[in-house]
Order: sequence, then structure tokens, then C-alpha cells
Amino acid sequence: MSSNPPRIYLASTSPRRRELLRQIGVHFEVLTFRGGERGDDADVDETPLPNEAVEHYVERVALTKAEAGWRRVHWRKLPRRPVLAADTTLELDGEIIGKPRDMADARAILGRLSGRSHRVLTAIAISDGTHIRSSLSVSDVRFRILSEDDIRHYVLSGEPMDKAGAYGIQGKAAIFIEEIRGSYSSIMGLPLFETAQLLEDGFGYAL
Ligand SMILES: Cc1cn([C@H]2C[C@H](O)[C@@H](COP(=O)(O)OP(=O)(O)OP(=O)(O)O)O2)c(=O)[nH]c1=O
Repeated sequence: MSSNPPRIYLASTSPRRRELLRQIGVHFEVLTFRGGERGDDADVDETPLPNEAVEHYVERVALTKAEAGWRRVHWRKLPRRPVLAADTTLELDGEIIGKPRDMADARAILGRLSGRSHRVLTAIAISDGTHIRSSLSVSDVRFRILSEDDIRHYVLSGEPMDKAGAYGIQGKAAIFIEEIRGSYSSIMGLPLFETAQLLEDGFGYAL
């Protein structure tokens, strides 16, 4: 661990996002969710609005997470630093696909991804209490055809359960992925190019 002081907060429970942010040398502190406290509102509601376009949906959720994170900084009287949050979702046949509800849902999602392409969208948002800005990264991912055994084994591994689209490109699902067009880090949960750009251009952060 570096002894450099943190310069931003990461409002995220995702270990992947921590790992990715570390990769580009941003010194951050994870803004934990305690619940029950004033300003510590319940988890962000990730229900899509009726007929909401997926681009609008991910950006709205990322902005809401960053705002909720900023409220925590404010109520806990923490040092003022920008708060970074993100949201990742899939789009297939015009449908928003998030994390699987259970193992049966994970099997159904993977069955739908088999042998075709889908889009992965990750939005990031940064708030410093005065202004808030967001950025969107969209990638195409093509899966090879998955057999029933592929799906069964993968779901039993437990890897799909906390991930949008029921897979992790950084994990065993790598063997299913024929091609990606876009950003690997974004598919994994945090688009590093867009994150650096937003920190530099929007918040004067020198990387
Ligand atoms: C498609 C894909 C998603 N994912 C993960 C990234 C995200 O953690 C998760 C999507 O869920 P999100 O709701 O974006 O994030 P989260 O609830 O895990 O974390 P946070 O506290 O920041 O809201 O799916 C992978 O790890 N690899 C992949 O290939």
C-alpha cells in the first residue's frame, strides 16, 4: 500500500472497481455504506423506469450512486474530495440485463448470450458537491456457442452471481468470449480511459 493520501472517494462495493482504479495509480478511499445513519440512505434503487433507454438508465444510476456517496461525505463531515461511482449493465434485444436474481436466472441469461453479441454499458459519475459529471462507455461482446455443460459448470462456480449479465470477463468466462469491441476495463466495471479523462478534464486531477 502506498502512503500517499487519498484524493478521491470510490463509492462502490465492487472489488473489481478498486482493482481497476489502483491500476491507474489513483489514490482513493472506499466510501463504505453503513446504513441507518442520517444521510446514509438505503442502497440506490436500480429499477429501470418504464421504457427507459439503457444508455439513460446506466448514466442515471451512476449519477444517483455518486450523489448518494456525496451525501455520505457531507453527513459524516469527511474531508471534501470528489466521489466516483459507476454502474454496469448489459443490453440484449433492447432489454436491460443486470445481475442474475438466482442460479436459474444466471443459466437463462447465459443461454441467451450464447453464440451472439450483446452490448455492455458502463457509466461513471463524479461529484464534488458543487458539480457532477458523467461519462458513458459502450462495448460489444461476442460469445461463442455455450453448451448446457458449459453453462452448468460456470453457474456452479459461483462466478456469475454478483455480475451484470451473469459473467466476468476477468474470470473463467474469458473462455466464452470470441471478440470484444470497446473497452476491457469498462466491461469489467470501470472504464479507465473515461475515468482518467473525467478526473483530469472535469476535476483538475493530474494523473
Ligand atoms: C459484464 C461484467 C460485469 N462485472 C461486474 C462489475 C460490477 O461490479 C457488476 C455490475 O453491477 P453494478 O450494479 O454496476 O455494481 P455493483 O453493485 O457490483 O457495485 P457498486 O457498489 O459499485 O454499485 O458486474 C464484472 O466484474 N465483469 C464483467 O465482465
